Amino acid sequence: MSRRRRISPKDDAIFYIKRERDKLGFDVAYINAFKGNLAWQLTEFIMLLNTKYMLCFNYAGRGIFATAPFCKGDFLLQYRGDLIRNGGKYLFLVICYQIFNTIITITYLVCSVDAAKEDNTYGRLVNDDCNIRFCLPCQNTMKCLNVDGKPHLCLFATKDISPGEEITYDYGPNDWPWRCRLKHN
Ligand SMILES: C[S@@+](CC[C@H](N)C(=O)[O-])C[C@H]1O[C@@H](n2cnc3c(N)ncnc32)[C@H](O)[C@@H]1O
Repeated sequence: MSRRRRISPKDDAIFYIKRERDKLGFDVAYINAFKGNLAWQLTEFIMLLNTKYMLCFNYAGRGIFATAPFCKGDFLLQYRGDLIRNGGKYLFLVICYQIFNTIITITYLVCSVDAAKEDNTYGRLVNDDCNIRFCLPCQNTMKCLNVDGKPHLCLFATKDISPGEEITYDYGPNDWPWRCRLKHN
């Protein structure tokens, strides 16, 4: 039986957080230009100017795919990056749930994880789940784990995943430009 079967998904996540590496069972692949072409970035740029975000021209239409089976509840990947307080792209606002333990946790309460750097980690390349547009259940869920007083964003499976499936999660309720395009097609 594999190691991930013997320990809880949370402990599995902590194992990889502490070793600062991705677990096996994933691969990156180019999908299509829609998931990151220049024209699309320009559309985003106009939108993001309004929201005072910075633009990064480093999208390449990639996505993350399972190369092994995963079970509902399994820890999948960490959205790794720098903890910052100002806006940026490839950025995930941390809502830290475990706020009651330590002062250190509270100082991290309102911050973001900035994954702008191309660092060969997979969590930062996971695309938005468009299923919500079609009222289908979302594939995975991002949770904040507090490890050694710091927040860590970890993706957990909300259903069984087969090899070959794209790993996605719901980016949140914003009207992301690619969702508008799907809605109007
Ligand atoms: C965190 S990156 C995901 C990885 C990105 N696809 C890449 O190749 O670098 C987020 C960006 O990917 C694109 N993206 C994410 N989900 C998408 C989707 N469902 N449809 C189209 N583009 C998507 C958008 O350009 C978004 O700003």
